[in-house]
Amino acid sequence: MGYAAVDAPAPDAQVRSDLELPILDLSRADDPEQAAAFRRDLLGASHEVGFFYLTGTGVTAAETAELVRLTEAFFALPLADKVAIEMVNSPHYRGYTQLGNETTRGEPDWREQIDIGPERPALPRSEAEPWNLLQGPNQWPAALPELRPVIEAWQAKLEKVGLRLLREWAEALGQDRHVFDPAFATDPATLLKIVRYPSADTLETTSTQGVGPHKDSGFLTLLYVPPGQPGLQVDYRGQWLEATPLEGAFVVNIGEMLEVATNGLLKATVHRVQVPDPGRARISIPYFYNPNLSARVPILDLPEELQAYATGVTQDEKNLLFGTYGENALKSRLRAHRDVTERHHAALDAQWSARQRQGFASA
Ligand SMILES: O=C(O)CCC(=O)C(=O)O
Ligand SMILES: [Fe+2]
Repeated sequence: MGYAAVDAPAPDAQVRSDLELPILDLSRADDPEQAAAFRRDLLGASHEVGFFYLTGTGVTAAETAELVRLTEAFFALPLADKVAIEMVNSPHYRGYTQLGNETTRGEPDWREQIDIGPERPALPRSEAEPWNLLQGPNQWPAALPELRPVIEAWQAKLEKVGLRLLREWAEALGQDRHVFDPAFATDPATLLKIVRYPSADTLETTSTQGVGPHKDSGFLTLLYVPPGQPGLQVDYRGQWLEATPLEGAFVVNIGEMLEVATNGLLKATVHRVQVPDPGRARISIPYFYNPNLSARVPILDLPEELQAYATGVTQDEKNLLFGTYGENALKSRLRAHRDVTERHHAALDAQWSARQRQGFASA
């Protein structure tokens, strides 16, 4: 969900499909004989590329197929049913975004989507904690009532997978297994999107930007994409690596909070999605496992043998990383959804821009 304006591979960077992301099987963590090896593999994969495939999550093919079916059904609705829940109506950045209405690095993203968080009432507005505005009710499509229970079940399942993975990471990093738990214990600000990228021949643009190069702003992302729908590319040493979807697997990537927590040992990797080829619209379902809005990231005291790899957080002046999750998320939301920001949060946006210009980071 973070749409950070970041340095990315050069415009003419090579796209490689000959290298594959590592595949990790989470069920190995349940087997006392294999758990330590799993954690070593996890650390290796997340330090080297910052992206990997995850199998063995317990999410079934039937659950996935049902969510994919409903996602397709939502996007097939008449535009009027979709814009009835447009995000611009929500000060909490929830609801439907039309094609081209989200921006990354100031350019439109050629995708449509719904943003859905945990269903909670709006928080009182606070000057000290302006990110409270990110909590509030969702907008559900009246024309597709079956969507809500299926999404809520998906969120509940992936929340468990996210926590499990964070605990394995904690242990792999020589920490107490539960070091990250407090940040997620009350009201984690998770976010789910259902997304559709129309194919190039249906767009009135020659842009290839499905979503522009960015990092995700939370701890980790669990992304489902149906097999046969390429387009996601991952920055690997200045080239773009194709993250081709794999049957039965999630694509997992590291967000900015894990980069901050590990002083850069784990890197939030830049990625983008290309507009699909003619005739091949693509859908995707990213789930962002984010902590409580007011949680401060615990900065880990890493064991000596890992410290050498913890080379510092990337503080790009166009994309500062903040140590309070809500602040880091608000930065991304203000920037990516300009229509919502201008309608509901113009004053905050002006303050924010001044602050960003001064390069002031609380991280
Ligand atoms: O659609 C995808 O494959 C990835 C989307 C993404 O990176 C995001 O929404 O943050
Ligand atoms: Fe992303």
